[in-house]
Amino acid sequence: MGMRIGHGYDVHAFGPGDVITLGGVKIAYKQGFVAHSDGDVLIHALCDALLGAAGLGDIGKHFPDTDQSFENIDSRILLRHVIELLQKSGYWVVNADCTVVAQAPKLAPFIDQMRVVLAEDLAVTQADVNVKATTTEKLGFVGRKEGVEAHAVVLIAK
Ligand SMILES: Nc1ccn([C@@H]2O[C@H](COP(=O)(O)O)[C@@H](O)[C@H]2O)c(=O)n1
Ligand SMILES: C[C@@]1(CO)OP(=O)(O)OP(=O)(O)OC[C@H]1O
Repeated sequence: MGMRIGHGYDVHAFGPGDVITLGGVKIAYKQGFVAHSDGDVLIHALCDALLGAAGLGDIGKHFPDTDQSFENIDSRILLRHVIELLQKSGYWVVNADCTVVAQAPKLAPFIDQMRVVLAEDLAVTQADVNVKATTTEKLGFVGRKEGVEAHAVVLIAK
């Protein structure tokens, strides 16, 4: 069995709005994300990890932010497309581990919902998708609540 590992990282700044989408879950907040898509930084990191593991480049290569068709797009559509690309290459996802770095809002109440959503799109069980949250103890741009970053590591096999 051929196994490959991939890593993804993304950042989105807070901006106008009253809801953020993370891991496909809509969370009421005093701001939104600045992005061409829905700004789901967690799903973007996951897409990059999956594409990286398969040697297929990155999210910007497959879904350029100059393409109007991706404007305000639900990032779950992008994730499912990435999974289809991997499946065409004979890969399936073994597991994924993700970290959202956010000073606010408090994400713990939403983590289980994110795992349900992501497991569905990745075609794995919830036990195979872990999502963690951490602050930066008020340090840096995350600590100043200017934006959110996400990291993802995935293992794929064929
Ligand atoms: N946006 C966040 C950040 C963190 N959490 C939870 O709080 C725990 C402690 O975070 P520290 O940064 O102080 O280590 C963390 O383990 C998460 O469970 C959160 O819910 N939302
Ligand atoms: C998702 C895409 C495409 O809508 O746009 P953004 O939402 O701006 O996200 P980013 O992670 O900066 O880059 C990938 C993009 O091409």
